[in-house]
Amino acid sequence: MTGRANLLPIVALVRASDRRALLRGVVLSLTTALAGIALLGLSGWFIAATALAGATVASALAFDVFMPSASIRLLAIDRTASRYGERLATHDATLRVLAGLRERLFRGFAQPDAAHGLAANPSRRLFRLTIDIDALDSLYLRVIAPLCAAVGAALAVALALAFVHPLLGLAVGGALLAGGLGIPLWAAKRARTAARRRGHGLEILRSRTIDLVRGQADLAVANRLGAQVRALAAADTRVGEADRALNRTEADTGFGFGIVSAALLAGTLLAAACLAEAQAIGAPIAAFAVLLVLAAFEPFALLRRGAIELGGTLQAASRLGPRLQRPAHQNAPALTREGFPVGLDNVDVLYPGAATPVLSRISLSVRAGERIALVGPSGAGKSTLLALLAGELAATSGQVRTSQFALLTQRTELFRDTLRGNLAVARADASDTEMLDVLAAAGLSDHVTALPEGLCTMLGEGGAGLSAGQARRLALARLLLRAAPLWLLDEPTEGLDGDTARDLLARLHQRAAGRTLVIATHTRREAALADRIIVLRDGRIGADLARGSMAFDTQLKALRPD
Ligand SMILES: Nc1ncnc2c1ncn2[C@@H]1O[C@H](COP(=O)(O)OP(=O)(O)OP(=O)(O)O)[C@@H](O)[C@H]1O
Repeated sequence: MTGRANLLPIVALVRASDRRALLRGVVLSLTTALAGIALLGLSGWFIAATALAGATVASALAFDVFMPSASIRLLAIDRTASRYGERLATHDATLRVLAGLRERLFRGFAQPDAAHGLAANPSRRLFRLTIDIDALDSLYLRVIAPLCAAVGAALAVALALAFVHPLLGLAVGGALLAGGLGIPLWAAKRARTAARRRGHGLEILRSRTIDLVRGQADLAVANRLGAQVRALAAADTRVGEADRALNRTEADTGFGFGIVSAALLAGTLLAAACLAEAQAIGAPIAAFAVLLVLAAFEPFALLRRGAIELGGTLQAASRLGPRLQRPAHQNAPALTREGFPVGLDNVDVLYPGAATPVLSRISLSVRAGERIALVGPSGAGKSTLLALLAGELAATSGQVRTSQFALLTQRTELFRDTLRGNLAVARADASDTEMLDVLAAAGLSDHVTALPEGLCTMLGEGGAGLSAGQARRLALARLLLRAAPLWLLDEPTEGLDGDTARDLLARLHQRAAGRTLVIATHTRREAALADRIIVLRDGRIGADLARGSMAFDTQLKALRPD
């Protein structure tokens, strides 16, 4: 899809948002431009007419000073008021469009495939998203609104001058549109590559900065700190070069506007002089025409920034446009069969870009209340299977059915928020009593009650301020807070010391009564909770072993001891 075609969904989004607000912004921009032009034209006429009227006492007495001077005052007030209103209206409309865009995009990222893509490369993708959304604010504010105002004002000036002389109106209108649109088009073309380079460079600069800050200890130990700083400086240089190229284009554009404006003024001056000499018009009208043209070119100059940024705007559109065209719900879950909260029928999963499926021909039914341990070597597809059941990943073929579930992943996300805020992620309306109850069940209440601020204690980014064991207990408390009949657990006690792990598992076991469990695990202590062990090998079900069988015990013994 081309940049321009990608712009269509963005333009559709702009049009679909509050149209009246958008129109109000355009009308106010046009009013500001027309008031400024009329103010200058009328002032020129007034000064010339007053000078001529002052030539004799009779004409001075007959000359009406009040009306034109009152009109000039009125136009000045109107211009100030409409400029103020225009700023409010256009920015308000832009913020509304961007809010709608953000919402659509974030909803899009909640789709399984998109969420996985984001998780695989979060900082780069999020920076790209921020840069792209920022780039799109230019579309209405610096392209659409000023373009409508400038073209509308040019047509109005051409019409006004056509009353002076039709040829003058036609020539000025043509020259205004050709020069006023030609220069921004030239600028947009020339700035396109640099604008794209700048966006790309910023993205790299920011993600390298994050890598440097996050990984400085490892980089220092590996003696790579200097290399990372140099890589960062190189990215900064590239952004600086792109900035310089854009500034040069902006300066050249300003120069171009100056030249065309001066030429237009000279041409109009000449035409007005000829018409005055032929006595087709008087000096006040000649002054009116010249100053009108001088002011009429100004609104086009406001397109300068929009034109320079157009490359970045089109690039943003080409990346965000296709996302906006996707249907909102691609993977609506299929209904589960009565008494079977999990059902997989002949399911295949292929990661984008992978040659072979990570899961193939998986069929599995789990009865309500049953506890399943998914085991198998690293890379066999256990986490992928859980992600599939959780709807985080779409099946390439086959059918997946899961009832309402709660998921405990290998690395539960904890947020820079209070303990209460972190628990409320599971259930927003949970009371403090319910939260303290699940914290007690997860073995964290002693720690929380010892904290001076209790549930109001702030955690740092990623749950900083808690030990690994405490963070895991908080994740378990969050799981317990959700009244889901199915629990999907991915190595729930991985990385914990034996005592903490056993304590956590005992608590989990106690609270899991009546629930269905699917646990991906490598350890004997976790698999010992299960009624059935499913062995995954190379993305296929290698064995399905029921408790009580010899094979079950053998498999359990083969797992990693505590
Ligand atoms: N987002 C992804 N994109 C591409 N390939 C992936 C992605 N996630 C996992 N894989 C690949 O899929 C295969 C299965 O990975 P998965 O994490 O499901 O294995 P696992 O059995 O849970 O491993 P472990 O026991 O180490 O957690 C691996 O070969 C892995 O490289």
